[in-house]
Formats: sequence, C-alpha cells, structure tokens
Amino acid sequence: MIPFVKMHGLGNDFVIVDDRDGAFALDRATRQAMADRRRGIGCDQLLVLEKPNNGHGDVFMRVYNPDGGEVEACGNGTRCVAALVMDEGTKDALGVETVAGILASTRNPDDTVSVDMGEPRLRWDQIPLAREMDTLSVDMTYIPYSDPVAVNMGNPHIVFFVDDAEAVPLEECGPVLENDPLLPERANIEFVSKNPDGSLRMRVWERTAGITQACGSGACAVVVAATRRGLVDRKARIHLDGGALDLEWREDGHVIMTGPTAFSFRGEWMQ
Ligand SMILES: N[C@H](CCC[C@H](N)C(=O)O)C(=O)O
Repeated sequence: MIPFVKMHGLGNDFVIVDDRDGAFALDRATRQAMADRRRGIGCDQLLVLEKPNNGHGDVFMRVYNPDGGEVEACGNGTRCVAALVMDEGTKDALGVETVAGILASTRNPDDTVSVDMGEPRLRWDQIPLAREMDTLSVDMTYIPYSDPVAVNMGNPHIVFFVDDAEAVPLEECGPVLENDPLLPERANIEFVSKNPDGSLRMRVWERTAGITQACGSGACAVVVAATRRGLVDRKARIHLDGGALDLEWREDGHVIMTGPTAFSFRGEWMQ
C-alpha cells in the first residue's frame, strides 16, 4: 500500500507520494498507473517527495508526467508540496529541492504560497531548440499563429501572443506544436492575450498532460516572455482556466510565483 495525498493548484492536480524513507521507489509502470484518470487515481503530475540532498533544501520533489516520465519543473506542484511540508512543522518558509535547483517557498498571511522559481534560461540551446535562433522570435507556425517566444523555466515553454486566447483551438494545435521538429525535448505550449485591465489571459497545453486548468512554470514563462515583448513591466496577474496567479520577474532575474494551494483527499494505492 502506498499512501498518497491528492492536492491541486488552481485545478492543476497532483498525486503526492511521500517517499522520504525510500520505501516505495515507484517504477515507471506504477507511476503511470497511479496517474491514469480512468484506472488509477488520476492527476496531471505525480510528485514524489524524497530526502533532500546533503541538507540542501527541506525536501526533494521529483516530478513525473502522466506517462511516468520525469520532468524538471512544476510550479503549481511546488506550491502544494511547500504547503504540505510546512503543515508538518511550524515554519512558513522552506526550500523545495528539484532537479532544476532549490526553490525558496514562503507562506503569505493570506495563505497563498510564493515560490522563487529561479532564473529563466533564454538561449536557443537552453530551451532547447533544434537550431540557433532568437528565442524572442521563434520560427514556429500553426496558421494563423506564429512568432512565439521560447523560455526555459527548468522545463521548456513556447509562448504565443494572440488577440484572443479563448478562440484558440488548443486541442488541435497543442499536440502539433508540442511535437514540432524544432523542439527536441518537446515543450509546454501557452497561448496568451492581454486583457483591457492589463492582466493576461493564458491557456495551456502541457507537454504529455494536454490541456490543464493551470500551469505554474508556464505562468512564469509567460511573465518573462511578456516582459521581453514589452507587454508588461515585469509583473502580471495571469488568469488561467482554474484561477489567477501573480507573477513577478524581479530585477535580479528571479521569477516569483504566488498563488493558492488546495488539499483534496488522502488515500492508499494498492499495488
Ligand atoms: N503543471 C506544471 C508543469 C508540468 C510541466 C510538464 N507537463 C512538462 O512536461 O514540463 C506546473 O504547474 O508548472
């Protein structure tokens, strides 16, 4: 039996397994089965807690997509894991270690959690893209959408700015764009438009997971891309299907993401 916690950030949902004792060592087939929405528990990502390396950070978080494959980053999941681990003790600040680095997380008085998601990587080979080009003007098209911005937040993101994000046929263009030959590791795809009040509307097609209610690392990529394009001045409220996140790309280069976390239920998975 594997105990798990189900949580979500703006409807982007996670199965979280505490394997800090190293007792479970879930294999790929098990990860896939747990994430399966029809036969398993169902989630957008499976998050496994491990012991932090050499005392760096308070907990190590591993992120798996629904196919069981490991990915580098998960913003909404980081907030949930930070809240879960904070609830074990008395601290309102801790470091969540990931393969992409240690993410400093703090709980705010209104119960939202802020995570320092680190610095974006913006060189073409850091995204990675298949050939050299300006990441502010990527050679990718799905008619009538073109000229996206590429940002790596630990994981790869391609951000299209459009007049009306609501009108984009995400189910059709998402899988095509995710698998564009320009993307050797594929990518998460975001479509963004600017609202009259200056906030941004973002819809996401996540690599492997498909359309999700929200994507935290995607929102980080969007504030960076929108700043580089001159659409916002380093800060933005971003409205996703599941609600809003507040983003800031600080002058020191770090991206700070703030948003809610929600506990759903606890259970046990029978192997
Ligand atoms: N939901 C996550 C992102 C998962 C990214 C994953 N789909 C990938 O392949 O990189 C977030 O809140 O950042």
